[in-house]
Amino acid sequence: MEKSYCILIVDDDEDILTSARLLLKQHYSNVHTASDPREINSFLTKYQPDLILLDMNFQRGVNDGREGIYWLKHIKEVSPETQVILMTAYGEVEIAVQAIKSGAYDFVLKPWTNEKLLSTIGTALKFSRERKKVEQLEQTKTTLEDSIAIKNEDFISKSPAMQNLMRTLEKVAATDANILLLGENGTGKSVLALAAHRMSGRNKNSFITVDLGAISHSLFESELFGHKKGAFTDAKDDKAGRFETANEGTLFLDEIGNLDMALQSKLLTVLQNRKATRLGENREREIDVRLISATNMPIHQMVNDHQFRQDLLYRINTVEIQIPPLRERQEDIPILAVRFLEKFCRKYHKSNLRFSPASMDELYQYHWPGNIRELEHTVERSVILAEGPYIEQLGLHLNNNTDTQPNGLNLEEMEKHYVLKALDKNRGNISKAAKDLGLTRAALYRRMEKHGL
Ligand SMILES: Nc1ncnc2c1ncn2[C@@H]1O[C@H](COP(=O)(O)OP(=O)(O)OP(=O)(O)O)[C@@H](O)[C@H]1O
Repeated sequence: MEKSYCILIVDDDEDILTSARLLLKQHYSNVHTASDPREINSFLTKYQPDLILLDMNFQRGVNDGREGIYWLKHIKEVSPETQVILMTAYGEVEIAVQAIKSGAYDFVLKPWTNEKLLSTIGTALKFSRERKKVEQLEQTKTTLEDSIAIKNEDFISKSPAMQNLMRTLEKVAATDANILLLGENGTGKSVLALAAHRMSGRNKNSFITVDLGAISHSLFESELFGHKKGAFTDAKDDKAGRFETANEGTLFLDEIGNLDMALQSKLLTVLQNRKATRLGENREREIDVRLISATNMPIHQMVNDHQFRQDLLYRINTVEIQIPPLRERQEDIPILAVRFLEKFCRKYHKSNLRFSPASMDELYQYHWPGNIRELEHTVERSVILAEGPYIEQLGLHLNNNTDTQPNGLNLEEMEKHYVLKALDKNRGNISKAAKDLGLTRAALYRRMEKHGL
């Protein structure tokens, strides 16, 4: 029995409804009937039928098929994925042809033979399944292209703190529990989220990222839940939201602490109902995603300050993992530094570069407000500038005293100085540092990039 399909039969003749239902019930467990076509809408919303078997005429004495065509067009408009098979009487060939042009999959003549009806329904459902697969693949492809920004690096760690953390992550990854990753910027939250997905039973399906810190208020719903063509001015095509694209996979909600209260409520509703509605549509779609969220914000403090909803926090933090900053796991510094050295030597065609003992000391003593990302940029810059076989100096602010004023009035240096100072004051929290500096997060990222921070 094909349990997963849902079929609706619409006919005003109770005998036809009964005989079709009895026949189809033997093959499909989810069969519904309606004697009035005006019920179609509520069925579409409630059950999202894969197929509708639709009569052409409902009013007594009328047999021009216009009603059938009207409802067919309506169904295709509201739910394009639903296949429609029309039931026509002998001699209504012209109407049947018109119906196919209007989007019906096929038609069957009344009275039908059971074999003919079953085989027409069977091929329509197969066609619909294949089409859905293709559509989902196409939409996944577009969304995946956005997610590829996360690098595929193996997670390197040696410190006991990270080894413990990885053991926990491995255990949790195997379940469907939602994970909240907490840690300063650049500690590796995105890398860990991807690692958790890879270690999970969902790893054959998509890993989809949403940067909630970068998504505008107006695009939030369309990005997360999708939209129907024409739902707003720029909605040129139907688009699946990230929740849908991540179906049966993992959805990574990065920077969740940046979500304002209104959007937190919208997200919570979807998580509670496990259903999402595309903008411009009125039917809900089931969602089956494993949620991994991350933030560098003090989320529990934010709950106390009424800036983050406690009920949303409970939804996302079934397991909470705190990633220690790099300065608290110094054992990781040399292996990461060497890995980055090898990577950038390859990239910039420099061979046999090594850290001098003095530069190794620098690496240990520095307090790394930008964590691993900063270490990576520091090593890259040093490789570019290195002239001999050794990296002699990394140019880090070793005494960690960002209050030291830059020499002279060089604007670039002053900018770097204040960026560092803001990062230091806010313990690497980009959002807060950006706020202190009067910049957007994106603008601060650009400046950090420019100064190799
Ligand atoms: N253990 C690791 N091994 C190798 N590379 C790592 C490791 N952890 C992080 N990285 C690298 O460090 C950089 C920062 O990592 P990532 O983007 O995951 O940090 P994050 O905590 O998500 O940062 P943000 O909060 O700014 O988004 C990336 O380039 C990533 O590849």
